[in-house]
Amino acid sequence: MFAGALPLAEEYVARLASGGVVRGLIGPREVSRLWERHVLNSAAVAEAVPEGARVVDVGSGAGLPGIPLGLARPDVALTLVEPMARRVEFLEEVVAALPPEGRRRWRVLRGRAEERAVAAAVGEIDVVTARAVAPLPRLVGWCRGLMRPGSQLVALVGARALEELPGMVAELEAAGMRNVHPRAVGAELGNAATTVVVMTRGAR
Ligand SMILES: C[S@@+](CC[C@H](N)C(=O)[O-])C[C@H]1O[C@@H](n2cnc3c(N)ncnc32)[C@H](O)[C@@H]1O
Repeated sequence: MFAGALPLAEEYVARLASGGVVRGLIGPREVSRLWERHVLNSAAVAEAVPEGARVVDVGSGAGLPGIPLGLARPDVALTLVEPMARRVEFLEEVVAALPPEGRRRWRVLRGRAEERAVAAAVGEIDVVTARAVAPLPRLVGWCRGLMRPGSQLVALVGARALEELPGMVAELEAAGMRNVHPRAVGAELGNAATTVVVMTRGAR
């Protein structure tokens, strides 16, 4: 999955298990399942992201799914958006520790997805990713201003949100989204395989 970036992914896991836990960004009980439940589960999103995409990861927290996605996909540019100062500090440290030659495709922005200043700083993007940030209708309301017609939202959601998806489609469409559908990703990742909800911003 990570090919040549595997050592960087391992370094990231080590950071999550040490500083991430000490700073309260990751629960201590998560340490034994960081790879499968967090890092591989996040990297599975890569399959739903087009070649060369400009991606903004909204509510990145400690960097999920944005960091694993960007490590697995050296062709994409990643902007990590997060409002909480200590999470932003952690994300900046992770990015600063990446090899200098690849660092230009990474950005960390402090702010909320729905803020105009954040949309202006993010610029034109192709894909929004988000994991465990908010229920889909709220997430779409926050992220719409970041998306142009044709931009996609790829959301990692829990089993319950997937069950509730059919009942939410009309609301998501009324909010300007099109082609709302679940997509299974990461079949080759065993237990880390997951389902994302994908949708495209319509013309208005
Ligand atoms: C439950 S955490 C999930 C973090 C990470 N995505 C993960 O899967 O581990 C939700 C994150 O969304 C951030 N958040 C909340 N409201 C937000 C908003 N309006 N815009 C961007 N991020 C937001 C929070 O600060 C928090 O870091």
